[in-house]
Amino acid sequence: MTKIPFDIVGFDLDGTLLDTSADLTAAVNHALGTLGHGPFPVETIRPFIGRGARRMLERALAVAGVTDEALLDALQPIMLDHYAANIAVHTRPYPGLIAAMDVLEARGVRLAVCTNKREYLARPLLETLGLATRFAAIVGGDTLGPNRLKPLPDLVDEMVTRAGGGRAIFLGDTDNDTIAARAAGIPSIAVSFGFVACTAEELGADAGIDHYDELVPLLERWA
Ligand SMILES: O=C(O)COP(=O)(O)O
Ligand SMILES: [Mg+2]
Repeated sequence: MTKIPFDIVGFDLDGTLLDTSADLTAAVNHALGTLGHGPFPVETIRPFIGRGARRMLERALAVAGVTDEALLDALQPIMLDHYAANIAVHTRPYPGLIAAMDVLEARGVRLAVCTNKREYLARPLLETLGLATRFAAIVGGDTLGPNRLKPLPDLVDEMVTRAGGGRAIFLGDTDNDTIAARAAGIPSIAVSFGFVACTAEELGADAGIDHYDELVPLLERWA
């Protein structure tokens, strides 16, 4: 059996492990609805996901023609409360993910999550889908306090440490993920099925996959 040359395979959450776009869009629309705006289709909100919930809401508000910091502050908890209460209505793992996780685990690779989604939301979401216990570490946007989000390397470093250290690689769907991985000194793989329409090359990733079936063979080939 070909060896997988990594101790840890880390995953971004939104747009990488799980398609969260419909439930996040519903939460944004709930918040905008209190102002009489929207609802927006998922296609409008999807590219705004990945730089934290606040940034997603800010960009949605901008589309609605609203640029008001105080309003953004007021709407954020309304959006997050709605999201917390409806966190896995439509959210599902991407095709092939569970099978790929099964193989990696069987080969002794530790799995981990590093997301800009707040940990207090990421953890129950992964628990609801029965996945939380499969990760050696789950770190999120509130794990290290404010202003430590990807693309800074801090959360990726924390994920590697909490997952027990060793040689790691990180999968993500945005340049946020590839920049953070590079800054943390580890290689990255871009998934093409996530929330931005960019190639792996455009995202600055070391490689790309179009489906989780490609992950294990890619890791086996890794130099
Ligand atoms: O921005 C978010 O809330 C989540 O983003 P991520 O899981 O893609 O890091
Ligand atoms: Mg993402």
